[in-house]
Amino acid sequence: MEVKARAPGKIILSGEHAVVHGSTAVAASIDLYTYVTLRFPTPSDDDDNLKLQLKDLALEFSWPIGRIKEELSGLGCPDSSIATSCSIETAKVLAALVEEQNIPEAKITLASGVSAFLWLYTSIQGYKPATIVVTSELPIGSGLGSSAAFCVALSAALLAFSDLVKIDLSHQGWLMFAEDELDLLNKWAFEGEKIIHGRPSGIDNTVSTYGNLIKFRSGSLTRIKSNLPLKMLITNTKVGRNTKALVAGVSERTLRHANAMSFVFNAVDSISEELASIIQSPIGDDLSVPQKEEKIEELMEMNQGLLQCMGVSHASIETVLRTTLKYKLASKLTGAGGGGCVLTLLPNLLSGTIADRVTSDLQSSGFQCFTAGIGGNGVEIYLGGSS
Ligand SMILES: Nc1ncnc2c1ncn2[C@@H]1O[C@H](COP(=O)(O)OP(=O)(O)O)[C@@H](O)[C@H]1O
Ligand SMILES: C[C@@](O)(CCOP(=O)(O)O)CC(=O)O
Ligand SMILES: [Mg+2]
Repeated sequence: MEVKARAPGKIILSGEHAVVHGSTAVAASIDLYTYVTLRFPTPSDDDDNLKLQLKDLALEFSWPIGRIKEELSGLGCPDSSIATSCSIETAKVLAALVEEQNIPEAKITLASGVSAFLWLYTSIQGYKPATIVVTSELPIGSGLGSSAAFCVALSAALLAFSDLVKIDLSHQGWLMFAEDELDLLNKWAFEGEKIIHGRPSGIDNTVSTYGNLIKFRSGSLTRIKSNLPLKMLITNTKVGRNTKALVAGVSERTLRHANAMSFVFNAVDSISEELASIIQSPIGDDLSVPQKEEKIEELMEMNQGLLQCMGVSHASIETVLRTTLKYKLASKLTGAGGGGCVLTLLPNLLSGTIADRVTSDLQSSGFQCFTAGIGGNGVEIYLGGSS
């Protein structure tokens, strides 16, 4: 018995960080995925372990399932039909189970991801031995939502083999969940994100679950339809950072300067609302595509300025901004900042030569550039065989 799930990463067009404090943000899925395969052993395998293989990272973790049960079963019995938060007590037990696996120091940030895995697995599947294999096209810790894609793909694979979802076993190819199933899956993925991020807004798991383009505020989403073909250059500064620490830093600044920061968050809210309305405005209205793009560029620059106010820019991000400005192109960071990825709008009429020149200029500074399809499907599963 085997199921494979894939969940997309995301870009945030406007509103990261401020969305944690109640402002509106706009995000889109991208066609780079995290894949999770779940397989239960057959009796002849004679395997009583829960195994997690992180293929890209060449890491494998394994626990005798009886040991996990021994440690966790005294702490309550989670109900997979209701996404439940991991208690502080349980988090400590999970952290100890992860610590035993001796993750190499250089990869220690993965520990929170492995804890999230243990929480989601035991909450949804209980104490069954299984092998879970993870691969990803997303750079980890770069602002493209790898943590959320991991939690969403994992929740999808786990729920696919539960009584909570109905799956058409005769279906060929990638398969979507029903709307109410997606709602439960998204809630579970959010619980995983909480273990990794500390205080996530929920935007990343939501866009990875439902796909497309969304406007998100205080936990609720509005699907939006873009009438503007958006092309973004994504530049990975390759400067590593950790979302949890950056989100905590913004919260600390908010405690120190509550009044000033509330104006910053309100300004971001207005920027996101305006951005969403431009993207959705009908083709052939008062503004031409280039005029709309100019407005979007200005909003991106304003949002970037406010992200600097929040203290989440970085010297490498500033280098990308200066480089793209030489070509009159606007950029902003995406995700938590502090390094990671930067978005640059590539206007529809931009010549291929300029796009090539800005790309090679960025690459000569050691950055990695790529484009990705924006606004595709959210999480999907594939049953049986390879895909
Ligand atoms: N494929 C994966 N396997 C295991 N853990 C992962 C994977 N992808 C992400 N994670 C977890 O998410 C963390 C990175 O999340 P985060 O700092 O939010 O950055 P981002 O979501 O922008 O990539 C990793 O340190 C790890 O704990
Ligand atoms: C900074 C934030 O707005 C987005 C974080 O995205 P990422 O983990 O850097 O991909 C946090 C959140 O909304 O939960
Ligand atoms: Mg993340």
